[in-house]
Amino acid sequence: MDTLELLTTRRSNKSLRAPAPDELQLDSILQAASQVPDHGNLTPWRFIVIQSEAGKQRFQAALRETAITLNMGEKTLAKAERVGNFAPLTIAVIASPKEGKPEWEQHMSAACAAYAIQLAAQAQGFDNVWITGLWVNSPVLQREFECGEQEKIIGLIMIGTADKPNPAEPKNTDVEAFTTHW
Ligand SMILES: Cc1cc2nc3c(=O)[nH]c(=O)nc-3n(C[C@H](O)[C@H](O)[C@H](O)COP(=O)(O)O)c2cc1C
Repeated sequence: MDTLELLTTRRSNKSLRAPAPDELQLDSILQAASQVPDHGNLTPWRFIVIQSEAGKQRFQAALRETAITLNMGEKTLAKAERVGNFAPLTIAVIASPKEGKPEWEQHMSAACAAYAIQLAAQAQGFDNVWITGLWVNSPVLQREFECGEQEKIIGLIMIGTADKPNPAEPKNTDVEAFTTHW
């Protein structure tokens, strides 16, 4: 798939299974994530790659603990189980602002990194979805990811092989609806 086709047809998919990207493919994904625009070269992001059995269990336990300790009820507990089993690979993207440039700019760089992860996964044939939900504000996940005060979990990028072909069509958005030409 050429680059423009990737950019103009990308869609998310929540129906994911193994296999996940292998080590080489994962390395390309993380390389792509680290090439995004970054004012001042501050590297204002960190990634937690969750792919080992132990890692997935730890992730699932943190989601479960979030639902239980915050008293979120049975429905959220069931959701925690689903999210924990969602994909064979999860990359948590943490915005990690440094001194030197406005925080909002650094958050946007981190968001670009998250999107680059999606694109690089898709380019290698892996479907994916960016989720946040209530999980990104979970003190339990923040503790497990060792987030500092300035840091913010901005996304859980779930990656795998499409379980079902993605039914979503390209959007063919009417770009003129939000574009002004000068
Ligand atoms: C910052 C951010 C957070 C998101 N959080 C969620 C989420 O928690 N749950 C969800 O179902 N979709 C979430 N989405 C939306 C999906 O990732 C996806 O973009 C959406 O379902 C539309 O599909 P598309 O990417 O194929 O257009 C989020 C997107 C962004 C950019």
